[in-house]
Amino acid sequence: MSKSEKAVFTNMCMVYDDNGRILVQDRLNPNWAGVTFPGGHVNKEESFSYSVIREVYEETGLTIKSPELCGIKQFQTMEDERYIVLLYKTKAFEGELQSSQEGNVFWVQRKDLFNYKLAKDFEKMLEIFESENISELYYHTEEETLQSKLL
Ligand SMILES: Nc1nc2c([nH]c(=O)n2[C@H]2C[C@H](O)[C@@H](COP(=O)(O)OP(=O)(O)OP(=O)(O)O)O2)c(=O)[nH]1
Repeated sequence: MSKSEKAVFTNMCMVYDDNGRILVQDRLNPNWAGVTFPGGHVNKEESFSYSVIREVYEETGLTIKSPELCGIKQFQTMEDERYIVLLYKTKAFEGELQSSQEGNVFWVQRKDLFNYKLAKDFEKMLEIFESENISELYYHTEEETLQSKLL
């Protein structure tokens, strides 16, 4: 059996501050709409750390520093590629908030997050960002139905 496989690499970042606020994006893409964390695709041969710094800058105008890798989300695409979302967080950033064409970005108090129409999986990714013991959101098919597990 082949030891290589096709994969798509992406990232997401929870930018937060000492005042209990979390930076979110209201995504316009109808395939995966709603309020979520900024992020996007890793470019060919780009470092993973640099890719998340670049994506956060492109989507929020903020330059983040020292993104900490907290875990991954993964599922299999319709084209049978392994879709990997590397999940980072940081509270070190500078610059002016600026939204992009991908969606409006704004700060929300942690306690108010659930008043928004959140994108699918938001809650599970939040759990990974906030937990010491959970580092993977894993999708798999069991008896022909898609199941997800936090590991
Ligand atoms: N398409 C899709 N994206 C997801 C899912 N779950 C999830 O965390 N993501 C994240 C990973 C990336 O941060 C982002 C990819 O979204 P996208 O395909 O619209 O790409 P994008 O425009 O944001 O990326 P880019 O072109 O700026 O690089 O969404 C999902 O189920 N489907």
